[in-house]
Amino acid sequence: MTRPVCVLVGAPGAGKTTIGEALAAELGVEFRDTDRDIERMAGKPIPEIFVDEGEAHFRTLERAAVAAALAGCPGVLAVGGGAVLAEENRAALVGHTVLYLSVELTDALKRVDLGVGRPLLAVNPRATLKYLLDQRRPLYEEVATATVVTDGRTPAEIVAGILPLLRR
Ligand SMILES: Nc1ncnc2c1ncn2[C@@H]1O[C@H](COP(=O)(O)OP(=O)(O)OP(=O)(O)O)[C@@H](O)[C@H]1O
Ligand SMILES: O=C(O)C1=C[C@@H](O)[C@@H](O)[C@H](O)C1
Ligand SMILES: [Mg+2]
Repeated sequence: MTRPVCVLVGAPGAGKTTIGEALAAELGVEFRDTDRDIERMAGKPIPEIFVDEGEAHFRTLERAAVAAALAGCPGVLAVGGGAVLAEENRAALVGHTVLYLSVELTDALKRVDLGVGRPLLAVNPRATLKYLLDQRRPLYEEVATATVVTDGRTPAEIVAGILPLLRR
């Protein structure tokens, strides 16, 4: 069993993929993203999984992907924005170094590009994103061992802020 150096959680647009890739490069370790694992497993992009099989099926694939990645990723792991909704995933994160990349509505909206490629944000991205942020903030805080504010900060600044958290 190989544990991740850290696990990144946060809402769509928080920068999990962007920061995860940059952080992994800085540390010289692999980067893994459960969204990509699911797409590989399913053989199609996430929006197509939502359309063809529905969100419940996606969440089933996601629980399997989170469990597999937590046991087999020696690097930086990003989990999907909605992974914390499942009690099973929250329980699986206990004991790991979990960084909550926090973002508020204004910056998140700028980053998600009107929801393109994000099935949950396809209709009315502003209202949906506000709902998701309000619903999930307590769940991200519950699983996190540290919170990293991303609003108004560049990816390089965020990575520089994370490095000391990992040296403890
Ligand atoms: N700190 C930042 N400042 C400005 N732009 C950013 C920042 N972090 C990420 N971005 C940009 O925001 C967009 C979304 O970032 P990213 O895909 O990394 O988010 P995510 O958390 O992985 O989202 P999802 O949950 O949908 O996978 C990308 O275009 C990225 O370049
Ligand atoms: O916020 C969410 O529920 C999601 C976020 C993405 O990372 C993907 O996991 C998928 O689009 C669902
Ligand atoms: Mg991502």
